[in-house]
Amino acid sequence: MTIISSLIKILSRRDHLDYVLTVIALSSVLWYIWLYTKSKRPSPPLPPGPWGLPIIGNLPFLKPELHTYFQDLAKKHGPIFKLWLGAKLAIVVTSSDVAREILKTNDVIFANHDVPAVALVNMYGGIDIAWSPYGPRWRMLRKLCVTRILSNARLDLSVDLRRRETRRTIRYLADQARVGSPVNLGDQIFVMILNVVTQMLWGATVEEEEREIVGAEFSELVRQMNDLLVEPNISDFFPALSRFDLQGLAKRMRGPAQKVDRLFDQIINQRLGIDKGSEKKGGDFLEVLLKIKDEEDDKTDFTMNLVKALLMDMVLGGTDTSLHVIEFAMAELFNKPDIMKRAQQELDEVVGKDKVVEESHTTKLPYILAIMKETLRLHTVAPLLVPHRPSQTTVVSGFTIPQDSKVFINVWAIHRNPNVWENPLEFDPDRFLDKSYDFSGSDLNYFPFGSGRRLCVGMAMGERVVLYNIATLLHSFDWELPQGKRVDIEEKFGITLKLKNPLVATPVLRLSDPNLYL
Ligand code: HEM
Repeated sequence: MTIISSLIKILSRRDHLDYVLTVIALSSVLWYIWLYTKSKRPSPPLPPGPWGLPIIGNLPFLKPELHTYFQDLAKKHGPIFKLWLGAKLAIVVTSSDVAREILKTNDVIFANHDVPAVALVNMYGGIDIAWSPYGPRWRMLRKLCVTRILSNARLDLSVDLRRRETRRTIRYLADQARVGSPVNLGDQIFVMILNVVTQMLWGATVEEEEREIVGAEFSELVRQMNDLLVEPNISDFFPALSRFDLQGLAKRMRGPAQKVDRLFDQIINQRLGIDKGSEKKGGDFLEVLLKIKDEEDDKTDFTMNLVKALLMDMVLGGTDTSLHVIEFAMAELFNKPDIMKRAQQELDEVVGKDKVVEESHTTKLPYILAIMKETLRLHTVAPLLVPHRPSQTTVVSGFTIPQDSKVFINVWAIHRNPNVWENPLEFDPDRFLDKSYDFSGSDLNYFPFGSGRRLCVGMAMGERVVLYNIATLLHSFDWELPQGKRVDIEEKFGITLKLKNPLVATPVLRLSDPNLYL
């Protein structure tokens, strides 16, 4: 009260009033000068990048093969550059140093994935692992997957489920070999891997005779969903418009998503019936997931939709990746008979020609492992990882990366850096024999499964499935190409990188005992 009354007193005297007004005016001017210089103080700029058009930015100039297009742009604009994809700012990283700053130094900030609008439709609103934001729920799901579903101990329990499907394909290929018929190996590998993955998910649940029908229906639905996921979508470029679904992609996704959901319901009901009614043995992922659901339901809201979203993650994350690695590896070996021979020699020494390959052999096959690593280097099947999304604005390599931008890490191009890899375009498994590179993502010159918090959760399963199946295909057969032909190893960009042309070859039996093909 005394302060206010003395102020009134001061202001009521004319000479003091002039003085006070001058002070206020001066301080205001100084305040504005300070604000102005502060706003002009150079905060780190956005990364450089090619010019774009108003509103649509660089969208009209994108090329379908994004990984090679980005590699070319990096030569001009440097290891970190920007593109405007409509209203969305994309940042593209093409060096291991910058990738390290993002995936190691600032990995918590960059631990979200950028979720495509249509993925919300087939992934139950994005509650699964791949699309969940980094936070307690993602951590809980990840821990459950790593410790209880995709752990080595759990994978050991499902060896027979995987073996059964691989042997079934070998039987079919042996029949073709006996009549000298060429096969579309890509198609065979696709069916084999889809069956291997779905076997592990619910193989002990679905009856033998139903399995083929469920498998065929499922593979068609997976293909439709993958096609929709890679279509350029206005909803992603202008998120404010996503609720209008201008191209109708979300609506189109609803069809296959609902069908898969019904298939899941059918399979889950079958499993619940089995548990109640019979003594039938389980061992598949579905059984574990339902057990976890029972335990976690009260604590963490582990709904049936979450069970289905996790099944979907494993089908979509585990099928295309593994099958394309096997396909690229076989294509490379068809063109390099000396490498194929060396691999077969290793198999003959470790397995012998009088037995079939078992998963347990794969830890003793360093050359086959080197073939897998080299395939993942040269034909990195997730060439741009899954785009990451920073949760806050961050400075990386002297540039500002705004919150919520879409960060592509061009690991495909990093794997072909001539300063790190000698003759980078050459397929040469020998470079991995010294074991200096593994799949853990600790070295940012080689990280085909990603690195940091979002490292692939199915890595152990991917490694087993790929090694076992490459080894089995090479051990069981020699492969003949049509006279004088070489395989055209052209890549096609998509959610996963795949071989552009069909992989056709004729299998020739290698093992003398016909019983080994039964
Ligand atoms: C050779 C086979 C595979 C390769 C090369 C591969 C590669 C990758 C890559 C690069 C990522 C993204 C990493 C990132 O965003 O930084 C990823 C994530 C993921 N992968 Fe794989 N993967 C393979 C097999 C599998 C398998 C077999 C499964 C499941 C059964 C699987 C499930 C997932 C899931 C759920 C994620 C998301 C993880 C998260 O967001 O936390 N992957 N994978």
